[in-house]
Amino acid sequence: MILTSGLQKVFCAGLDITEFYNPNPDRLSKFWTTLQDTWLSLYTTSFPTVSVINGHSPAGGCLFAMSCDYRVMVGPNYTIGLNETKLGIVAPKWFQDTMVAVIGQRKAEVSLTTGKMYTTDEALQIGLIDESLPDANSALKKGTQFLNNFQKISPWAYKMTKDISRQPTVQWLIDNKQKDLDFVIKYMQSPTVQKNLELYLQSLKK
Ligand SMILES: CC/C=C\C/C=C\C/C=C\CC/C=C/CC(=O)SCCNC(=O)CCNC(=O)[C@H](O)C(C)(C)COP(=O)(O)OP(=O)(O)OC[C@H]1O[C@@H](n2cnc3c(N)ncnc32)[C@H](O)[C@@H]1OP(=O)(O)O
Repeated sequence: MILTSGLQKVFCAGLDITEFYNPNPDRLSKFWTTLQDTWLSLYTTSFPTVSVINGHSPAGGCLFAMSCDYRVMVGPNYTIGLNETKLGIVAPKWFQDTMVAVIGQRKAEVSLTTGKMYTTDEALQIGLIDESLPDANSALKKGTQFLNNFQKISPWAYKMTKDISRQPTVQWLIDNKQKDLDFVIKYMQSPTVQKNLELYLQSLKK
């Protein structure tokens, strides 16, 4: 399965920030539960997955890219990263753990606390992506080549290996879905977080 975008320069702009701004708790609760379930499905799917990152990929976009088995990104002009601290919010534990699984504890901590958005070259250097390609067609071709490896791998062996590797993060979320949701609902209603989101949304307007 390949995750890519039909847009010209955005792979995924992350979660819709307007869902967090002046939120209705019931709506936010459904929104967040859907995100949790979607992520669990993607991260544990029995299909081999590749993200062909053909545009910018902040926050939730980076999470979805990191949740695939392999990342091919079009360079050099796009950026990727978990930039939540730049919005004055916090990447939840399972976002953070997904990043740790990809780039390791130290690089993830620096990346998360600074909210850094990496260029394609920087992302390749820290291992956030696996390959950089100059255009979308060659990136798609590379992604397809990666998937072809699995024609020779037992689906059972593939899935079991992935489950063992991803189990701690997956199990944490399954065991703590309500706690995670309560955290989001509580902090998203804080006046400080709301002010930060307001300023960030304003900064995006042209
Ligand atoms: C103490 C504890 C504190 C807090 C804890 C609380 C909670 C923790 C729990 C939850 C954390 C929540 C996690 C969220 C993860 C996320 O994904 S947040 C989203 C982060 N996304 C971004 O920062 C992306 C912002 N967008 C951009 O940088 C650019 O738009 C982008 C580079 C993607 C594309 O650039 P460009 O093509 O030039 O597009 P425009 O800038 O023209 O954008 C078009 C319009 O879209 C609006 N917009 C863009 N991105 C978003 C978005 N993610 N959500 C909502 N709206 C967005 C932008 O304002 C433009 O609007 P306009 O057309 O002008 O009205």
